[in-house]
Amino acid sequence: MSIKNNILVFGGLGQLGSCIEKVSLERGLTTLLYLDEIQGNILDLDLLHQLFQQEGPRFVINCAAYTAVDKAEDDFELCKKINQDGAENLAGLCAEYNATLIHISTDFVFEGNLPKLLNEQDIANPINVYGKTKLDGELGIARLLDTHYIIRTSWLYSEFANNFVKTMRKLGNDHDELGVIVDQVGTPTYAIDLAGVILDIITIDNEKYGTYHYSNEGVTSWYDFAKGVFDLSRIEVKLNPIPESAYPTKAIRPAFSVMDKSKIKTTFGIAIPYWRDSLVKCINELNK
Ligand SMILES: NC(=O)C1=CN([C@@H]2O[C@H](COP(=O)(O)OP(=O)(O)OC[C@H]3O[C@@H](n4cnc5c(N)ncnc54)[C@H](OP(=O)(O)O)[C@@H]3O)[C@@H](O)[C@H]2O)C=CC1
Ligand SMILES: Cc1cn([C@H]2C[C@H](O)[C@@H](COP(=O)(O)OP(=O)(O)O[C@H]3O[C@@H](C)C(=O)[C@@H](O)[C@H]3O)O2)c(=O)[nH]c1=O
Repeated sequence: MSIKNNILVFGGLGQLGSCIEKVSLERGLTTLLYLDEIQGNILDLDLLHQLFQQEGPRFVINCAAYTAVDKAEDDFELCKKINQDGAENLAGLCAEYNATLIHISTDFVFEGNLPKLLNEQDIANPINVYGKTKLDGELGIARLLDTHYIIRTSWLYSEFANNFVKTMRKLGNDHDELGVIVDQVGTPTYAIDLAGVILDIITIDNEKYGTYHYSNEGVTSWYDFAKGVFDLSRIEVKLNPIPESAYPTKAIRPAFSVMDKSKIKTTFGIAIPYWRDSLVKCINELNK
């Protein structure tokens, strides 16, 4: 007889899934089941039915996503399948089996053309394929399931999987000079902090469903973020601030996507670390 897992984590081996596993272990939480793309393919409805029937989850955390922002521009169909259809599949299953869905979304649902803090009521208007499919996933969930939390976050990094911090440390070690964009502004988020908040929401379980913004505190540019990574990692590289026009990419990115976190702080009574304090923790982990 299998032990029932009351929390299913889809995309469980990705960056955020790995952070949830780390924080759960630290908190002594053991009833989570981490599913990879094969055991928990969110596009396979038969498999999902089997899983929900077998495990009877009380909560489902969806960390599964298509996250390659530039590649998505040439890969709309697959990106839409994973970010929209996959999210809708999980919402439908949660409705059928009375589970609560915690789904992760992104600051890239916003156009980000104004220097204004973005709150949950602001109109989303994505400017790239990734952001559009993530927004469509959110809308699908809201249509299919009342018992959902959608958490929009930004610029995730950690000691796990691929992310900007690890890319910068690698590039910094291989190059004498680098250019990083200074006119895209947002807030980095240590995925370990986000993992903690997801577990807090599950533990508090106050049924205040809906959409929430969560990132670390503060504001920075990709350039300043990279500068922080190099300083804290003691990597010597000549770092040049460049305009986005000097670093052409397939996908356009929001110029300003700093989110207002008042709602999540007051609803769940959480304190949010400043981005650079969390970066120090991550660099310490990476240096171990
Ligand atoms: N990374 C970031 O900077 C940000 C991420 N987010 C959101 O946070 C969430 C977590 O992101 P993060 O952990 O960084 O992303 P990762 O890319 O590290 O993890 C996503 C995981 O989803 C898996 N996956 C892909 N397709 C499927 C599928 N059909 N069924 C099941 N699993 C699948 C991937 O597997 P495989 O690798 O094998 O393909 C991967 O392990 C996502 O929703 C993302 O949109 C929001 C803001 C910023
Ligand atoms: C590698 C590199 C990137 N850049 C720029 C490009 C881009 O504008 C910015 C970040 O690049 P990345 O491709 O690492 O990050 P990107 O994949 O765009 O990050 C986004 O991912 C998705 C999943 C999200 O949801 C967003 O919140 C955000 O985190 O840095 C440079 O300027 N110089 C460089 O050498």
